[in-house]
Amino acid sequence: MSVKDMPIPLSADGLVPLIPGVIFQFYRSSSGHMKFPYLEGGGNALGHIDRVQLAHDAGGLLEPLTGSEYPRVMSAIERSARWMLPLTTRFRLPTPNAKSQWIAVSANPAPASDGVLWTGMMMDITDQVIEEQRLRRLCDTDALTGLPNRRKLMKHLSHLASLSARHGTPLSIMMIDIDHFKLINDRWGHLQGDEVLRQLATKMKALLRCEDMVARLGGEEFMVALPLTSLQQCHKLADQLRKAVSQHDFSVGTGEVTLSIGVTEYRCGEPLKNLIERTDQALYSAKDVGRDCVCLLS
Ligand SMILES: Nc1nc2c(ncn2[C@@H]2O[C@H](COP(=O)(O)OP(=O)(O)OP(=O)(O)O)[C@@H](O)[C@H]2O)c(=O)[nH]1
Repeated sequence: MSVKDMPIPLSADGLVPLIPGVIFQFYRSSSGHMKFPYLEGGGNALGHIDRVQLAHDAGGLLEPLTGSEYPRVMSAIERSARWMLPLTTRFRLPTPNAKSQWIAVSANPAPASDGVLWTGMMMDITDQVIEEQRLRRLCDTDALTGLPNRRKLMKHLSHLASLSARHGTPLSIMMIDIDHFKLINDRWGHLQGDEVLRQLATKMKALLRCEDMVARLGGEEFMVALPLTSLQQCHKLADQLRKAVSQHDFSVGTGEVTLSIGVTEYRCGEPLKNLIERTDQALYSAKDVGRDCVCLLS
């Protein structure tokens, strides 16, 4: 059918059921009661929600929100009402088939009798959110080992450092470098070198606690962020890790893969750049004193 042959709806009412989303009016009274006096449209958004019920009480849409979704949406509504600013948010809506649906909301508030009335639209953006999550995972992951990469580690470390500064809890880091990795590549080939990196990543994750983040910084260099861990504890753990690796056969012969490890503890308020530089120095000291050892910088 060509565009000119398509039936033209006579009014906006005819168009509404055809749009891939819902348009709505949402009302909140000064006592806090919420409802959708108008809610129409097509697409997947709110497909499983009883729209007739929503006309009397918005609970059918808001109450199923779980975790941090409910307070986040409620505070977006509150902010919009207080400052008469557009309401723009997204939320994850559980569905009966155990999958979640992501809904984007955009609405303009206006004062109404004894409350606020928003007029806007909601759309199902689940596919878009899944794609965003996939891209974020790709951006944060080292493709060879599947470990978090430098970017992800630095974000995480900055979060851990602020928690450590706020609560006065210890935070330590290890910088780990494989000794003479070039020789392993030269002797066994680059693909086997890759396999060593993969196996080492698995081994380190198995030996450390799940709250410790092991990341690949690049090449044969790794870093571990250990929250709630003092310098002495971290030193002990690093030495256990070093020993376990030196006694393991990574398919290139036992004792062929050894690690040099530098260890430091975060000083409250210190810029992360300093912390990394100090850990780097500790690692260089470990290389200097002969490799296959742990050096700490207090
Ligand atoms: N197989 C493999 N090798 C890599 C990868 N990234 C870096 N390398 C190699 O790692 C080697 C690192 O060599 P160097 O920086 O000289 O360090 P090293 O031989 O480990 O010596 P020290 O660190 O001084 O003990 C180089 O040969 C790089 O080509 C990778 O993804 N896979």
